[in-house]
Amino acid sequence: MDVVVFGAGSLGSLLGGLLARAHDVTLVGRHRHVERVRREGLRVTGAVEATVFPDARTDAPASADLALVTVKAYDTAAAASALADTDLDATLSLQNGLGNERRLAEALDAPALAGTCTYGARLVGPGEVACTGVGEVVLGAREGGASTLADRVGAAFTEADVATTVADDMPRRLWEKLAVNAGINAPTALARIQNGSLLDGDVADLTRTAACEVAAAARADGVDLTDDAAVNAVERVARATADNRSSMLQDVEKARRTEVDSINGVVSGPDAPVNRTLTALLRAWERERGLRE
Ligand SMILES: NC(=O)C1=CN([C@@H]2O[C@H](COP(=O)(O)OP(=O)(O)OC[C@H]3O[C@@H](n4cnc5c(N)ncnc54)[C@H](OP(=O)(O)O)[C@@H]3O)[C@@H](O)[C@H]2O)C=CC1
Ligand SMILES: CC(C)(CO)C(=O)C(=O)O
Repeated sequence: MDVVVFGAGSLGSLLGGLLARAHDVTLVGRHRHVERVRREGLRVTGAVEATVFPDARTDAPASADLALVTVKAYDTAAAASALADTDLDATLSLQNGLGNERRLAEALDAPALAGTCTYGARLVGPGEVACTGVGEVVLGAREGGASTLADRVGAAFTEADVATTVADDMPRRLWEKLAVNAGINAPTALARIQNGSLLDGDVADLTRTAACEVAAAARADGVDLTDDAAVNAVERVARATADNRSSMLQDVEKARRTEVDSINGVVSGPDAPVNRTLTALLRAWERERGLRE
C-alpha cells in the first residue's frame, strides 16, 4: 500500500516507521525532521526497534492509496486543505478528539475511515521516534458497519506488524475514547498530576462526572454508551496508565496549544457543566499564553 502520513510528529513518525517495514510510506512533516529522515532514514527506538527509509517531504504528494492523518486536532482543517490536490483512495484519522474524520470527509473526495490508537509515541529529535508503548490501532467505517475499505487498510497494517483490529462500531469506540480523554487529559493538565492520581480523592468524582457527561452526549447522538461503561473505561485507562503524564499535561508543560476544543469542548453545553468548566479554564490559559485568539 502507498501511504502518506500527514503530520510526521510523534505518532505519525512511529506509525509511518512501522508501516514502512512493509509498505511505501511518505512522511509529511517539518523541515528538520524531513531532512534527517531523507539523509539517514528514520530510527524507531524503545519498545520497537527499526531503521527504515520512507520518503519524506514538507508538502503533500500527488497521490497515495491512504492518507494517515496524525496532526493535532486543531490542525485537521489545514491538513485537509493541504491534501486537497492529492489523489487518494481513503483517509484515516488516528487523532484524539471527536470530529476529525468528519472534517476530512467534508473537505476531501476520498472516503474517511475512523480510528483510535493506543500506541505511545514520542519524537525524540529529528530522525528518531521512540515507541513508548505497544498498543493497538482500531479502525473502521466512521458511520459504523462493515467496510471492505477498512478491511483492506486493516490487512495492510497487520502485514506491517502493527497490532490492528477492524471494528464495526467505531462511533461507540470514538465516544468511549472521548470519555476517557475528557476525564483524564484536562484534569491532569490543570492539576499538573499523573493519570493515576485521578483515581482517589475528590478529583475522582470530577473525572467520573466528565466521562458521564460525554456518555450522555453520545446517547443524545444515538450511540449506546452507558454511564457505567464510560466510568469503567476512564478508570481502567487511568489505572493502566497511572504513571503517564497525559498528552494535554505535556502540552501545557511545553506551553503548547492543547486539544481541549476537540475533547472537552465537544460536550461543553449547558448539560455538561464539568466539561464546560474544564474547557473554559484551558481556553483561558491558551489565550493568556497567546496560543489562541
Ligand atoms: N503521541 C502519542 O503517543 C499519541 C497521539 N495521539 C494523537 O495523535 C495526534 C498527533 O499527536 P502527536 O503525534 O503527539 O503530535 P505531534 O505534535 O508530535 O505531531 C504532529 C506533527 O504534525 C506536524 N504538522 C502539523 N501541520 C503540518 C503541516 N501542515 N505540514 C507538515 N507537518 C505538520 C506538527 O508540526 P508542528 O508541531 O511544527 O506544528 C507535528 O510535528 C493527536 O491528536 C494526539 O492526541 C493518539 C495516540 C497516541
Ligand atoms: C490514554 C491517555 C489518557 C494516556 O495518557 C491519552 O490518550 C493521552 O494522554 O492523550
